[in-house]
Amino acid sequence: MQPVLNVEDVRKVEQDLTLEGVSLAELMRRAGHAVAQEVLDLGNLGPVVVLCGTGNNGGDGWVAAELMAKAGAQVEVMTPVEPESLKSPLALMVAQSAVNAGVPFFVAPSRDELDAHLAQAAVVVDALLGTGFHGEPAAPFDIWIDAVNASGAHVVAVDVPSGLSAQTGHAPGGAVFADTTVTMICLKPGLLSGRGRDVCGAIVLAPLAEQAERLVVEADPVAWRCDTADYLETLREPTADVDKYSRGSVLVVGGSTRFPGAAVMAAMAAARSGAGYVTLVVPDRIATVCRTHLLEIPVVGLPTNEEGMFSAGARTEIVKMAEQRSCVLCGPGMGVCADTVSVVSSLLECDVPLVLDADALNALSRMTTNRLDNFPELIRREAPLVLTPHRRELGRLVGQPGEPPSSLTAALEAARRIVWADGGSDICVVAKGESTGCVGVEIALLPKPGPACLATAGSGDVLGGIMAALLARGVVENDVLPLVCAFACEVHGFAANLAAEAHGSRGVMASDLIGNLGLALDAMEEQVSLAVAGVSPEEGE
Ligand SMILES: NC(=O)C1=CN([C@@H]2O[C@H](COP(=O)(O)OP(=O)(O)OC[C@H]3O[C@@H](n4cnc5c(N)ncnc54)[C@H](O)[C@@H]3O)[C@@H](O)[C@H]2O)[C@@H](O)CC1
Ligand SMILES: Nc1ncnc2c1ncn2[C@@H]1O[C@H](COP(=O)(O)OP(=O)(O)O)[C@@H](O)[C@H]1O
Ligand SMILES: [K+]
Repeated sequence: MQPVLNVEDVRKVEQDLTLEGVSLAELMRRAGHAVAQEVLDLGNLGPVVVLCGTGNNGGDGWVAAELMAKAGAQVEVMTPVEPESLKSPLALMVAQSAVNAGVPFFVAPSRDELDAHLAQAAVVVDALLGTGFHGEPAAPFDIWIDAVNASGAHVVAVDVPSGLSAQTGHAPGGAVFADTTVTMICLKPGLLSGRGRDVCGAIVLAPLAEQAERLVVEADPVAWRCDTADYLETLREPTADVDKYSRGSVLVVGGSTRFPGAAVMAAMAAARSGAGYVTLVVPDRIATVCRTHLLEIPVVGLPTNEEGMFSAGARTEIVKMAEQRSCVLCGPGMGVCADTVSVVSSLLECDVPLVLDADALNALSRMTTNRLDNFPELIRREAPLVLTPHRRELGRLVGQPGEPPSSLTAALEAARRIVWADGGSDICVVAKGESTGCVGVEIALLPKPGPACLATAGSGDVLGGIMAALLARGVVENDVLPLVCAFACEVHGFAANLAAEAHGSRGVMASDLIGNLGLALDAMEEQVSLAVAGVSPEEGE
């Protein structure tokens, strides 16, 4: 697992490092060295153009330029201001050192001049804006960013691609598209979320100091990015000594006359994810249509109200069935009305692992007038509880109905409000989005995000089914619950990649994921075993 720190905490680590005897100047030297090494490792270089901004990110660039020049590379620096007028004392010092060492530089080039230099470049080092960047890139950096992206050169970004917020992952004015980002000290959330997923390229971590790892952990990471090997704990010993019930029985509660398909897909996804016995319970008015789609899965129809959702009469029977299952998933396509709200509140009182998705979450919002974090007793229970809100659902749960969390870290914070209000229970909030955080009481995990084709109606229903099947396999302790949820997200993403191979990167529909879930599970398990054994997936082929 790799710790991810908020940018303000990275600054704190930087200060802590100075207290432990590693000066800022030394950190900058090492940062520049890491970047230079990355470029030199590309081998057989043509000209390298280093674009330096006016802050310490630019300072890293000047250091790298001097080191590369000393190693024999043909290097030149582009700077918006004369090196001697840099305001950051550190950047000033390293820029002067590079100039004294004879590194050629060009001040305030026009777009045409810049384009001409970049056209000759084999590699561009982007040291314009780092963690000190906020807002939109102002002139001339907006123009320089365009020029880099138009150049076709191989781009190595220093710490963060310029224009991208290392904190939020937003890049409202455009950002450099890097092939590689050499990031200092630790991962930052903006690199892993929002536009960061598109523009960072391969992320190379430069810890800069041997104390960094300890200090980063002490600085209380906002989340941890999962490595494949971490999922070892979620794997089950393969055994033939099973029956359909011991493989896990799942009850899916959902559907309405408006949305029968969501519940059908969730049930199929649970079955394809290894649950031995799945039952679907829906309002009786849609039971027949559900049965025509489900050969293996029994469909139980319960009384329907005038709105085409479960009526009050369904509640007792649902609870009776729930108590006999190893996991219950409630919400897909269910609709929200007084009757379905009462179904959700009764299921919360059942002593069975429970996944609440979609309209079950909207029911929770309704029960708590959008402030679930003020009603922790509602979700305090013995058995595990997983909530799988997308950002809008999450906003509705924590008092921001019209204003969903706008970044990964905002989503993690919202999820934490729920989890921490609850306190000690087995709870995990899976805050879904283009990057997803699985937030438990002790830890927030970031599974590797799936492809963008997951952004399609119904893909959340499929994820709900996977979650339920994995929880149904048996006891999941509090401390591994977020890991199991993260594993479910990666299986979901893996299945989406397989579906994209068959249907194209834009053609995937949620139902296409389902048939790939079994293969995705097998492949993920194999990758975990290989990673634990220290074999890369390519070597394993
Ligand atoms: N975190 C660390 O431990 C280390 C950080 N270092 C480097 O220092 C960087 C941070 O340095 P700084 O805090 O000086 O910040 P930056 O160099 O990232 O940016 C600050 C400069 O950019 C300008 N700026 C900010 N927003 C702008 C916008 N929208 N348009 C145009 N200009 C804008 C500011 O006026 C200032 O001149 C890191 O990204 C990293 O590259 C390394 O030198 C060494 C270690
Ligand atoms: N751009 C994206 N890249 C990767 N995964 C995404 C992206 N957008 C959404 N997802 C994932 O797709 C799923 C969508 O779930 P959800 O919004 O609940 O869909 P629905 O309600 O239509 O079923 C989530 O698992 C989410 O993390
Ligand atoms: K940069």
